[in-house]
Formats: sequence, C-alpha cells, structure tokens
Amino acid sequence: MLEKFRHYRERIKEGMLRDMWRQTLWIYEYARLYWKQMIFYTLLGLAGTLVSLISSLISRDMVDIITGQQAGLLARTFCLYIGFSVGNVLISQISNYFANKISISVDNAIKADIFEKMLLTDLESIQNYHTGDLLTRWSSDASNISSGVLNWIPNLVIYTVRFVSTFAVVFYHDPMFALLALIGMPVSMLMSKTLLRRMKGNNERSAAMSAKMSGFNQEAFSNIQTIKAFDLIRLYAERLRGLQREYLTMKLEFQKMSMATSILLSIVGLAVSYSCYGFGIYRVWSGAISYGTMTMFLSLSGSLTGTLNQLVSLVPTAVSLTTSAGRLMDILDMPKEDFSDADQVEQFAGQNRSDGIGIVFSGVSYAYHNGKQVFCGADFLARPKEIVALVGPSGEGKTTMLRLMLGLLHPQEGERILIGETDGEKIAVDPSARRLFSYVPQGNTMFSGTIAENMRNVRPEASDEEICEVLKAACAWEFVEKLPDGIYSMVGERGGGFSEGQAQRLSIARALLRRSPILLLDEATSALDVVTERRVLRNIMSTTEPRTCIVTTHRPTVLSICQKVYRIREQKCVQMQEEEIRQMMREF
Ligand SMILES: Nc1ncnc2c1ncn2[C@@H]1O[C@H](COP(=O)(O)OP(=O)(O)OP(=O)(O)O)[C@@H](O)[C@H]1O
Repeated sequence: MLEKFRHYRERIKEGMLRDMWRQTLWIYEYARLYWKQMIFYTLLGLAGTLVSLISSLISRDMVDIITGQQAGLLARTFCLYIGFSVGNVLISQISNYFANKISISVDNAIKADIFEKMLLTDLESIQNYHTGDLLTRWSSDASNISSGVLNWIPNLVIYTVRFVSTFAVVFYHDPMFALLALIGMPVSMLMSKTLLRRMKGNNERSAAMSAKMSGFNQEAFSNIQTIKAFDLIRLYAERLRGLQREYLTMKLEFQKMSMATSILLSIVGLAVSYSCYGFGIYRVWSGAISYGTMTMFLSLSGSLTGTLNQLVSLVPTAVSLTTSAGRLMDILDMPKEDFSDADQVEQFAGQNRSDGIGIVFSGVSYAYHNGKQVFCGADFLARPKEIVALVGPSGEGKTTMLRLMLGLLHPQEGERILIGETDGEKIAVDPSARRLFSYVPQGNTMFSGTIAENMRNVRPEASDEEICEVLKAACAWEFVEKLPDGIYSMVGERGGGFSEGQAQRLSIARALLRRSPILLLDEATSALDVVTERRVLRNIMSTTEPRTCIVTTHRPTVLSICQKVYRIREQKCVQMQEEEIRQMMREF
C-alpha cells in the first residue's frame, strides 16, 4: 500500500502528472476568486437532484396506490407528483438561467484578466507567438478555463452527491439491487484511466491544429490584396484545403477513440439495465417488492449508470482544462513589464514640463532573443527640445534603437536615461517612462473607427478644436476638411480608405495630440513628398510645446532641419560631422 502511494507520488512529481498538478493549482487560483458563484451554481444543481429524487419516491407511491399495493390518497399523491414534476422543470430552467449568467460573467472576467496580462507581457517574448495562436489561446483556451472553473468542480460535487444519494435510496430498499446497478463500475474506472492518458495528447494536438488554422485564416484575410496581386488565390485555397484535410484526419482519429469509448460504455449500460430489469421482475414475481418499487428501481438504476458515466466524462474535461491552462501559462508565465516607477516618472515629468526632456544612451548593447546582435556599446544623446536624426543602411538597427528608447526592449548592457534641462535630473528608461513618449511607427497603424475616435484613443478629453489643430500641424487638415464628415469620417481597418501618406499624417497628428515631451518618428514621413515632409517637421517643432524629436530617415533632405545626426552602422551609433552630413546630402 505504502509502496503504491510512493509510486503515485513519484509519478505526480515527474512528467505529465506533475504538469497537470501545476496546471490544476493555477486553475485553482482563478477558481477561488469565483467561489461564491460556484457555491450558488452547486446549490442549484443539488436542489435539482433533490427534487428529482423526491419525484421518484412519489411516483413509486403513486404506482403502488394505483395497483392497490398501498393505501393512500391517489388524488393528493397525484397532485404532489405533478407539483414536483413542474417544480423540477422550473428549477432546471432557473438553474439554466443563473448558470448562463454566472458562466458569461466569469468568462468575461477571466478573459479580461488574461487579455490584460497578455498585453503586459514583455514584447519580444510575446512576439515569438503567431497572432493567430495568441488569439486561439485567448479565446478558446480562456473559455475552456472559465467553463471548467464553473462546471468542473460543481459538477464533480453534484454528480458525486447525486450518485451517493441515489445509491443510498436504492440500497435502503434493496442492497442487492444497489450492488447490481454498480456492476459497470470497474469498467468505467478502467476507461477513465485509459482516457486520461489518450486525451492529454489529443488535446495538445487539437489545440496546436486550431492555432495553425486560426493563424492561416487571420494572415490570409489581412493580406487579401497581396494574395490577389500575386495571383495566389488558388494557392491559398489549396493550402486551406490541405489544412482542412489534416484537421479532418486528426478529428476522425479522435472520433474513433470516442466511438470505442461510447460503444463500450453503452454496452455496459445496457447490460446493467437489463440485469436490473430482470432482477426487478424476479423480485416482483417473488413478492419481495411492489410494482412501484420496481419502477423506482429501474429509473434510479438508469440514473446511477448515467451519473457514473457523467463522472467518467469529467476526466476528459479535466484533461482539456489542464491542457488549456498549460497553453495560457506558457504566455502568462513570460516576463511582465514593470510599471512600478509610475510615480517617479510623474514627478520627473512635472519638474520638466516647461524645459523638455532629453534621452541618453551610454554603452548600450542589445541582441534579440534569436541571437541577432544589433548594438554593441552604442551611445546616443538628444538634449531637451532638440530634433535629432538617426540614419543608416536598412536593417542596421534604427527601429531597434527606438524600441530601446521606449523601453519595449531591454539592453543586455549599458545605461538608458531620460534627462532634464539641468544635468542633475534623470530617471531610467523603463516601461513606466513610456508615457513620456509619442511614437509614430513604420506602416499604417490607424485603428478602425472615425478619425476623431482614433485621435481620442490617446487623449479621450480632446476637443474637436484641439483635434483640428493637430491635424493642421501634421498637414492632414488639407484633406480631412474636404471629407463630407470631416473629423467624423470613418477610417477602415489598418487605415483603409486613406493613402499611405495621408495615413502617415493622421498617425503624426495622433502622436502630437498626446502632447508627450519626446516624439519618435520612425520613417513616419517616408510616403510624403519632400515639401510636405519639411512642412510637417517644421510645424512639429514650432509648436509651443517643449518637444524633443527623434526621426529615423533614409532621406537626407530632412537632415538640414536637425540639430544632430547619428549614423547607425556596425552595431555602433556615432554622431556625424557637418561635412559628412553635407556630403551625404550631395550624394543623395
Ligand atoms: N523581432 C526581431 N527578432 C529578431 N531580429 C530582429 C527583430 N526585429 C529586427 N530584427 C533584426 O534586427 C536588425 C535591425 O532591425 P531594425 O528593424 O532595427 O532595422 P532598421 O535599421 O530600422 O531597418 P529599416 O531601415 O529597414 O527599417 C535587422 O537585422 C533585423 O533582422
């Protein structure tokens, strides 16, 4: 016995069972937040069980009164029976209503929590996952957890209580009959053991397949233009069919296992009910029990077998629950961004509101997780209110430098600090300091909604006048004012309905509205003509806000309005001399 216990303890510590245990503890952390809902849900289930048990007892009395084996008031028993049957229906409907209400609110709460935690995850770590995969984990796996949290534990309690109470009632009337109703139990137990092993692998494969399909669909739908332009419709349609075939083969394989399980369980169920049936007839024939008791036995033996199967079916649910928990834990266990310095940043921002904020990098080295070394001892300085350009060949590290400034990436070596006008004031660059930046990344980053909604994403209290003002500064007003709905015109997904240059100007306007002391423009004016580009940059710097501006560019025309130019090359960031800049402009 002790040996067996040690054996199981060892198995729990290593391998699959250890993972399942860890995942169960993780689910428990969520489950305990919703204990009140779970108790309520459980009580509803138990009330249903109680009412249906009482109905069975009344039905027994009723049959016995009709067949003359028991004296009693038929009308009263009949009314009671009808009353309890209606009560049963009402309780099950009310219980469904509350179960739905609780289920949706718990699902919402868990999803909102997981959504926020996913967004707080370190950028580089989370970007290792395909967005389709992330979406599947957030939607399907989180739903699985919420329904599991709510159903699994209460159902375990409800089914166990139902099983024990039904068994007790039958046992009280006829112990032999009760034991007969349980002859299927060893088979069910054996099945649950086999199911546990097989289901774990199946669930993992199934989740990976769903992530693959969701990734494929999401990528295909967001690249319809490219698929059409390269005449890839047939190729993509064929790829989808390939994925569907793979999905079908996998599902059929699972289905075969489920069929075998169901057939076996049904045969056992049939054997049990026929044995009970035969035994019941024998007991009535021998005068040991009444007709009413036999009817009750038959319905309760069915309920016993049914409840046992429901208990067994909790095994695959538990496995799927822990698999989902494992998939979410992969994401949620990754490093999180730390916003604990928010107060310090607030204070620093207040002290430097009128003089502006600059940024200094000293000896910064950075390599991406895949080992790609981008910087090795790089230095950079932008004093408050300066406009500084970052130039360099494609792929040398300009965008990476801006991500390091935003605290989205963390250098392996070196120091990044934000400075005020006087040298004494400084704070470290970290996620809390991100609120001091406005960023216009490469590509189209507008959200779907109106222009005004896009603007108010960064400053909800902005008035229409303020929005028009920044649109003018970004040279976007000239096309927005011609739109029939002005700032209330709709922007499609990823800036749909606007040209690349127009979307860039809208993005710049949005960044300006944020009124941050440091503005980062990552080739944000690349789609504009040279004259508009210069006008935009001049407007940005001529506003009354004390703004430091860092621009990455491939176009030397911008350089003449910059106070400093840094060149990124061979993992270093070096300030260019006047003559070098002039030479660069001449060669362009
Ligand atoms: N998420 C990432 N993981 C691994 N390597 C990356 C990642 N992002 C960029 N890189 C690599 O880092 C290097 C610098 O990329 P970065 O985007 O900073 O260049 P860039 O100078 O901005 O280029 P461009 O002018 O073309 O925009 C490139 O070699 C790129 O392959």
